[in-house]
Amino acid sequence: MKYISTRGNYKKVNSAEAIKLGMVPEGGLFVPESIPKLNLEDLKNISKENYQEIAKKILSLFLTDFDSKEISEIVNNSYGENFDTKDVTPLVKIKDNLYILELWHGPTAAFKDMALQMLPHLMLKSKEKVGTDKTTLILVATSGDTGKAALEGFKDIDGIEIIVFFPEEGVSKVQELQMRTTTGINTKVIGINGNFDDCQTGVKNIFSDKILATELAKKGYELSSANSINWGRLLPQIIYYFKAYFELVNNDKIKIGEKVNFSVPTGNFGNILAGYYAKEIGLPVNKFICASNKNKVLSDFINTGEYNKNRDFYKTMSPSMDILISSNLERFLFEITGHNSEKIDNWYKELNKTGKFNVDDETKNKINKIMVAGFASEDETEETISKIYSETNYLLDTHTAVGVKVVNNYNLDGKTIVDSTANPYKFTGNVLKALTGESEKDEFVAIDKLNEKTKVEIHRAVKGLDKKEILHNETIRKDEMKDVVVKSVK
Ligand SMILES: N[C@@H](CCOP(=O)(O)O)C(=O)O
Repeated sequence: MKYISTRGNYKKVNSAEAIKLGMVPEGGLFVPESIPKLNLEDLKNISKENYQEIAKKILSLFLTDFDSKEISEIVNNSYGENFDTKDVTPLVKIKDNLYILELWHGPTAAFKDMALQMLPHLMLKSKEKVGTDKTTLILVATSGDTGKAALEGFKDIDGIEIIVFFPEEGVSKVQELQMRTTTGINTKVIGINGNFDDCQTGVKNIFSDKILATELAKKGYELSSANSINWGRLLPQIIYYFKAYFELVNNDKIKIGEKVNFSVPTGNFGNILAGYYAKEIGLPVNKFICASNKNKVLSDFINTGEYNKNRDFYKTMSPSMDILISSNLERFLFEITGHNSEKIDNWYKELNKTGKFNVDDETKNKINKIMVAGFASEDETEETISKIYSETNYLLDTHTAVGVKVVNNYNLDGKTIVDSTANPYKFTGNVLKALTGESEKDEFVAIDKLNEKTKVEIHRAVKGLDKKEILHNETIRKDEMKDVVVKSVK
């Protein structure tokens, strides 16, 4: 399996090279040249397997330059005691035809662990295969969840250093503390006076700075990414779509082959794209529901065909989705247009120039065949948390609530699985307010109050966080990001 650039501007590479590079140095993203297929018989054969075995099967389809022993080692090192349940991603029924896929049982309480507990292993093996002797400097832009998950995954790993940039005022208190208290001799966490898009654009500009790359190379460094622009971040996210589906089959909720829907709270478009790849491999999916918060650039795009980032940027109670430039949409459009890199190149040039682009009717119709989209306002998100708790006793976080709310806009055939992207204790103040109407200023008092009210166990990632030492307290302007990178290499 070879990987190609969405913009048609780079040579074909194997998966190890794509993962090591993170993104196409000339701009654009790596995608598999073709999507491997599994038929119903293949699905039946793996449906009874555990998470790890399903993971090995999916990885082996895409990492053809890795042998089965290497893949086994990577998977076994990624999903074990670091998850607090043997199921890895439990599926919980909350209503007739409505299921919650809990993706936050890893060390940092967000779905990002599903990939970032694996990416370090993939990265080390990829470096070995490509044969580089350089130190990898991983740059991460985060709106809250990726940052901590990447830090936790890469901390103290030999030959790798990591810098995380986050919007100083744009993440929850818990997310900020999770990052700022990270240990590890190779970690750096920097707050930016700006929003997530500033962080992500800054990182992408650094990646495409050829002069900087040469300077870094002289000092023995090369850059890579732990965001979902890296194929090694997306691939592990395909696995849980299969696992969730098989869970329904194995519990006699559906027959194998029956189609289900997935509702995905969406920001950078990586999670829903992983679902799309699962469908293309052969998972029986009826529709994906792309669920936005008040920053509804994606749901507007899917409904109108116009992507327009020229709009107000809102800080919401679901900060991980506060994004107006969604990186992985580019990969999706590349797939939907049948790998038309010319179209992609033009649309993204247009986006750079004017902040917007329009897709043609054929592309829009193709998107709408597999995807519907809607958004939840702040009030609707709160109401959903409160309603679901009072009706079912299930506690949603502010992102998952967006996914649940948007399901109700549609009357889709079949069962619907909502990706639960984070544990509610990462956003306690808002969750508590949704349940009780009380605005508790102190997040850690709020955590105790929520626990007292609901008896829902506090996630281990959050317990005692307020007692940990702050180890990273630097804040910079967005135009200083490159300086941080230059200074960080000795
Ligand atoms: N929601 C993300 C933003 C970055 O997304 P990624 O999937 O590209 O890493 C976050 O929590 O940081």
